[in-house]
Amino acid sequence: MLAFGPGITIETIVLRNPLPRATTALVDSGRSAQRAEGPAAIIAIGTANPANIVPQDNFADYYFGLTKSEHLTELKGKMKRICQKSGIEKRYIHLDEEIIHAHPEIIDKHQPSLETRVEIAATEVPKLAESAARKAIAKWGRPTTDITHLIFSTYSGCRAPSADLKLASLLGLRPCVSRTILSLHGCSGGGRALQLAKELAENNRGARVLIALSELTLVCFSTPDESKIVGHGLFGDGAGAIIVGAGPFADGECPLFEMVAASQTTIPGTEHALGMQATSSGIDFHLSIQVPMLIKDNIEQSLLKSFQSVGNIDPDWNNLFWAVHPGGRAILDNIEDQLQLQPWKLAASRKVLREFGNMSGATIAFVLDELCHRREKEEDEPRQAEWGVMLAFGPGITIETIVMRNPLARGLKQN
Ligand SMILES: CC(C)(COP(=O)(O)OP(=O)(O)OC[C@H]1O[C@@H](n2cnc3c(N)ncnc32)[C@H](O)[C@@H]1OP(=O)(O)O)[C@@H](O)C(=O)NCCC(=O)NCCSC(=O)CC(=O)O
Repeated sequence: MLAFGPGITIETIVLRNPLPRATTALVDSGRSAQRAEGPAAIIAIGTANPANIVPQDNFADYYFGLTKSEHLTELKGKMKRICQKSGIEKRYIHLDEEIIHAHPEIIDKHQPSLETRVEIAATEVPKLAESAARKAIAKWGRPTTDITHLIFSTYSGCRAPSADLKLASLLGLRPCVSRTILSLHGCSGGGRALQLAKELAENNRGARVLIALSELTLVCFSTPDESKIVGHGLFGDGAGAIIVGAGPFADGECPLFEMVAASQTTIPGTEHALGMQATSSGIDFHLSIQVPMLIKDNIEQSLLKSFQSVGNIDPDWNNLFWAVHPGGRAILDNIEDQLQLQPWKLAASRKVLREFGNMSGATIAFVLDELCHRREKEEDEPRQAEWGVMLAFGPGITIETIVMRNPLARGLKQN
C-alpha cells in the first residue's frame, strides 16, 4: 500500500493476501522476530521552557496590564483569588509585551488572529521541543540517527506539514523516521503519546521512539473572560521529550520506568466539561468547574480496571509511586483525598505545578523527570516503590493510565 501526504510523506505497507496459505509460516516467523523483548520503557527525559518567567503573585497585574483590561476590576479580583489558591509560584510564558506590540490583534477579540498565532507557533513550538529533545538525546547517549519513530503532541497544531516534520529537520532525524502528530489531546496528549510509543516499541524490535510534547499558551491567549479565567490563571508554556524503547537494550541504555500496561477511559457524559476549538481568534477552551469533582468520582474505578489487566499486583494505592498530571491544585487534592494517599505520594506533581503551572500535555514529562530526580537524591527513601502509575486527563473527559514499574527498585522493600 502506498499513500502520500504533506511533507511530502510516503507511507508504505507491505501487504499479503492471507488466502494463499503457503507463506503463512514464513510471515509468522517474521512477525515474531519483529517483536521486542519485555515491556517498553522510558529511557531518557528532557524538558525545556521559554525564558520569560511570570511570578504567580504578580500574574493578575501582568495579565490585566498586558491585555489593557485594568478596568475589569471584579474579574481581576477573581484572578487574584484563583492565583492565590492555585498552588503555583511561577510560570514560563513565551508571549510578552513585544509580541503583543507587533501583533495587537492578539488582544483584540474583534479581529481575526488565528493566522498570526499559527504562524508564530509553527516556529516556536518545534523550537521549544528541540531544546527538550536535545537534552533527552544527550542523556540517552546514542546518536540521533538511531531514532526510528517520532510522536509529536501539541494543541497548537493547525497546519501541515506540521511541528513533527519541522522537529525532525531541526534534529537531523533520518527521512525514514516514522512520524505521528497528535493534535488537541490537551493535557492527556503526553499520556496518549506514551501509550502509542509503548505499542510501537514493543512491536518493532530495536525501535527507539522520540516523544515530543510542546505547548505554548500563545495559541489560546485572550482578553479576560469569566469562562476562561481559570485557564489563564493555571496554564504555562513548556516542552518535554521522552525516549521510549524496549529490550534488548544497548550498553549504557538505562530504563527508568517500564510501562507494563496502558489504558484509556472516557468518563461518560462529560464531553462538554473540558474542550478546545479553533476559532478566528485562536483556540478557544472551556473548563467546567465540575472537572475536579468528575475526576474524583471516577478515578478509583478507572484505576482498578487498569490494575486488573496486570493481575498479581497489590493495588494498595500507598504502595505505588505516582506520576499524576497536575491539572490544578484541586484535582491533586481530590485524587489524594479519594485514594487516601500519603501527602508525599503526589509531591512530584505538586512540585511541577508549583514551579511551572499546568503545561498541558507536556507536564507529564516534567513530573516523570522530577520523580527521577527524587529517586537519585533518594528523597523518598525508604518510601521508593517498585510499582507505580501515570495518570493524565484531557478533553472527553479522558483518563490515560499507565501502570509502571521502576526497574531500579528491584529488591527494594515497599513501604
Ligand atoms: C482554580 C482553583 C485553583 C481554585 O481553587 P479552589 O477551588 O480551592 O478555590 P475557590 O473555590 O475559592 O475558587 C476560587 C474562584 O475560582 C472559581 N473557579 C474555580 N474553578 C472554576 C472554573 N473551572 N471556571 C470558572 N471559575 C472557577 C471559583 O468559583 C471561585 O470564584 P470566586 O472567588 O469568585 O467565588 C481550583 O479550583 C483548581 O485547581 N481547579 C482545577 C482547574 C482545572 O479544571 N484544571 C484542569 C485544567 S484542564 C487539563 O488539565 C486538561 C486539558 O486541558 O485537557
